Amino acid sequence: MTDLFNDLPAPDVDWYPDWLAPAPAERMLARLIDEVQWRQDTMGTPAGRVALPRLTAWQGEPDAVYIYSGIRNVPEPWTPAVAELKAAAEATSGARFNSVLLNRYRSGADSMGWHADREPELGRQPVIASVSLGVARTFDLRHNKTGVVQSFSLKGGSLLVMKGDTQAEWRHRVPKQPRVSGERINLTFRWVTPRQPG
Ligand SMILES: O=C(O)CCC(=O)C(=O)O
Ligand SMILES: [Fe+2]
Repeated sequence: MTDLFNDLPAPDVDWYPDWLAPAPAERMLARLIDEVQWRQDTMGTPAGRVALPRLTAWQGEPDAVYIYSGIRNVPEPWTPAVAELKAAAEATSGARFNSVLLNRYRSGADSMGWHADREPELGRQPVIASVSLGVARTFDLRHNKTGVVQSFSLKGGSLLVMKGDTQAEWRHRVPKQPRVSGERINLTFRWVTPRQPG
């Protein structure tokens, strides 16, 4: 989207900084740490396989299969706290979700590099609801064509809904912040088009 008056590009997002009150957000963080089966995944690099700088989990409907780096990922079933957040994110965004990627940043040393969520199974203009719990971390969105960066402080209890051309026209990241010691969990709820068998 382009603003008529300053013609700086702006991402198509809805921002709810105080989506959850502090006490429920704290309880939700503790429940997720406890109930989710957190995994230490690796990624292939020219130098071999290296650990991702964060823990991850993938939950959703059994048919929400995600092909990632040639691997067919079947989600784990919804756990109770995640299912509650999914229902709340659907109510606020007006969209439906059949899967969620969970990322657990153990400290400011954990991070996620520049990327867009534009796998074919997400469709052309995906609605992605991003729920944050725990310490605030910087979230940068960078416009592909102009390099314009818009930064958010994704604090605990906030919801950022990305939609429209946000994935097509922007990349995003969670940079390392060495002075941050606390933990953060982020959930990105998505709709994955179920694959036809074969
Ligand atoms: O942790 C975040 O805020 C971003 C997570 C993200 O970009 C993703 O799961 O694709
Ligand atoms: Fe992402």
